[in-house]
Amino acid sequence: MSEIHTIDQSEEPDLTETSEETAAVLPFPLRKKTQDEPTAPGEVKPGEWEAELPDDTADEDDDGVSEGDPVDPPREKYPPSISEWMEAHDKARPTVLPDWVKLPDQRAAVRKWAVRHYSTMVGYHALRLPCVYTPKLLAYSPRGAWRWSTAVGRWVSDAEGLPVRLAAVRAEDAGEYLKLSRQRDARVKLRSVIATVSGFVGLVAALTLYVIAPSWLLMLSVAALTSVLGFAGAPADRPLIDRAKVTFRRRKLSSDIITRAFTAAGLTVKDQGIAFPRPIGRDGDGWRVVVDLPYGKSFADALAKRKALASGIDIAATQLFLDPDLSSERRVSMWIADRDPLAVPSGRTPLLGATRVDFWQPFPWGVDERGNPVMASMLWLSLLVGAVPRQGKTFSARTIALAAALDPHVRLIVFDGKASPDWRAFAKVAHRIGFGIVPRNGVDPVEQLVAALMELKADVEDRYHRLSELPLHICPEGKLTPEISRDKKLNMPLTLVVVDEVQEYLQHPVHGKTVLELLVYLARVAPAVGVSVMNSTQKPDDTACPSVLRDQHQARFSLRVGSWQVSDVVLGAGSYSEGLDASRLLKSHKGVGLLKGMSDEAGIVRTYLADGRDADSVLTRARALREDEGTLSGDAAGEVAAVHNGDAILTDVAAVLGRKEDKVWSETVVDRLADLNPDAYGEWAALEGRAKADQLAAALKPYGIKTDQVWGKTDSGKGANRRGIERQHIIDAVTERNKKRAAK
Ligand SMILES: Nc1ncnc2c1ncn2[C@@H]1O[C@H](COP(=O)(O)OP(=O)(O)OP(=O)(O)O)[C@@H](O)[C@H]1O
Repeated sequence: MSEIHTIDQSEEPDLTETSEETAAVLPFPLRKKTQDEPTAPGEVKPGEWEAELPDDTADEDDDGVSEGDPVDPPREKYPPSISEWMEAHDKARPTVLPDWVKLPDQRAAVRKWAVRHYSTMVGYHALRLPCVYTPKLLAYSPRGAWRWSTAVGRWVSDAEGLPVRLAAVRAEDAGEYLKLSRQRDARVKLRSVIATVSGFVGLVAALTLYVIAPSWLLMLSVAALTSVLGFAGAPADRPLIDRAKVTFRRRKLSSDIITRAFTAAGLTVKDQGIAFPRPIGRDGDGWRVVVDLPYGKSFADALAKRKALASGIDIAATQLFLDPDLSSERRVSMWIADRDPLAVPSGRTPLLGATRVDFWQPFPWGVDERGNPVMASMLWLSLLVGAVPRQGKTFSARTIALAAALDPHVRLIVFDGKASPDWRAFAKVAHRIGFGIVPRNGVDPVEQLVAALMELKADVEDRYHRLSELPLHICPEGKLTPEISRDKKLNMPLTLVVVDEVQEYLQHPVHGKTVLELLVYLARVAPAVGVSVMNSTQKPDDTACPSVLRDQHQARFSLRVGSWQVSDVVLGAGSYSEGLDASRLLKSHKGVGLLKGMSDEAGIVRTYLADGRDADSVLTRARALREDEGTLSGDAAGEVAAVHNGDAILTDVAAVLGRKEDKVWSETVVDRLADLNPDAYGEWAALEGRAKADQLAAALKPYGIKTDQVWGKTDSGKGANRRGIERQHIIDAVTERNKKRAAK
């Protein structure tokens, strides 16, 4: 990341007073005006110092340069110093060895490319040898034999001399004809002898081979002869051997191609061109090109024309990566991949082979577009993961949680708003775990989440107090350390809170607000004491996942989203102008996303894959590890969290109210309660209409909730006024109760 230094005007040195030592620290060489120099009105007075700027145009008049003179001074006016001269020659000197020979990563890339290229070629031809080339050779060999024997016949009979002899006949030149005939007879005689002897030798060799040679030699000879005849008989327009159609295209890039692309994209004009501050060279599985745009054009302009540039280079847009260069706004660094690197799966997670992980250290999460490993760290931060469905949001978040699971000293709290099978196996290790938002078997998972987050909030506050009270030799900087976090007596383990599909909880009609407040608090305050929050959502918009929560996440990971605006919502405003746009990812880019805020560099991560079976095997190992270390706790250890049964009715009524139902008839609520928990509410549902309402009113009275007349529609569609409850009353009562619990 770059630091932008702003200069405080008030801190500028007072140049009018100083005349000696300060010159050494100023950015420009200073020169004192001599007394005899003419001083124009308003100019610096004699004795003052002025900065001699490198841009000579400021001193045009002084230097005698008049209007209309060329802007660039002629070279001979400013002879280069020896150091300039040497620097220019240093730049111009070609290197003895090309870069790819000297740099280990480029050497490795070339080696990889060569292996891939030649193994593909060999495989291609090896497959075609028996099923394409051999039948073709066999088919063409009779024609080859015919062509060969006619060629021999023409040679023996000196057929090439025939046109000349015929010309002598037509010219009735008897002398010439006799000379040519004699020459032909001599040739034919000699060639006939050679042909007969060769034929005889050939026949004897063939018979000898047939009689005494081992069968492999015979076969080899027949194959060789057939191949030769097959080649001779092959039609000239149809080559016998196909060219290997290698699936990847590797173009040699040249400055002409790049200039063409920039011109076609309208980023420069034909005569202006672009500058190449560095030679085009290989970089991993692609090309690195650095260009300087014409003055006035910026990186943002190039970014906006990315597709046009890709078209100009004649590659897919997914192969083109543009990075800004901090040295100049008009400098653009391009990486042009040989093929779409994001469609290449990064492979299975190395966690499968890991016996344990130290969550204090970065752990492998994936690779970037060039195949370099990307390490993740959840220390001191919260992470937001966003994407459209089925892009790998859960899998990528789960790989992080798996790393946490393999550190037996990390406490895991896992809630999945969708109740999918993806997180079930975490029950083996998770301190608190819950699935979905619908109560089952008398347990409301949303209540569970609220309870877990409250427990955590209390823990976080407690950690702040205790860390500041710990003796200096244990806690020298007032911060959590690996030793403190692993000390079971201190009970401050690193904690990872995972809330997948967080929007389901945030939109809960009753608990949504409480969940939001708790998550905002934890995402903002908890990372500093070792409690990291990882929320993922497929709906990052303000309604489903308000910005007050999103903004608390220091790190963001966006897999494919629908538009650059949504990408900015996940990654943070301004990400698009930095070149980060997750809407450019394709459907085929599963598990691939843009990561921002986890380290100084933002970029692409192709996350490693851990499917359900892999996750299960890692978690089985993680549980065994925790059992050995004695760190299994909470739900995974079978410790039942404090259950608040006293106000079950409040929880249950909250659970049966729909998201958009402001007022619901008491009878309807009782029927729904009976569906939710027939044992507890079955008898209420059996009561007649008015009695049902009375029963509910009596049950809710201790919480200050009254039932009122509520307008609604019966099943037949008619309007009616009956007793009912307002959702807001229930929300207020639940919030009040939660506050009391938290205070306790
Ligand atoms: N790193 C990866 N490499 C290859 N394929 C992956 C990777 N991550 C996920 N996938 C594939 O993408 C599919 C969808 O992944 P996942 O369930 O994580 O998506 P999701 O965004 O959470 O979807 P939903 O929102 O429906 O839960 C997986 O079944 C898997 O086949």
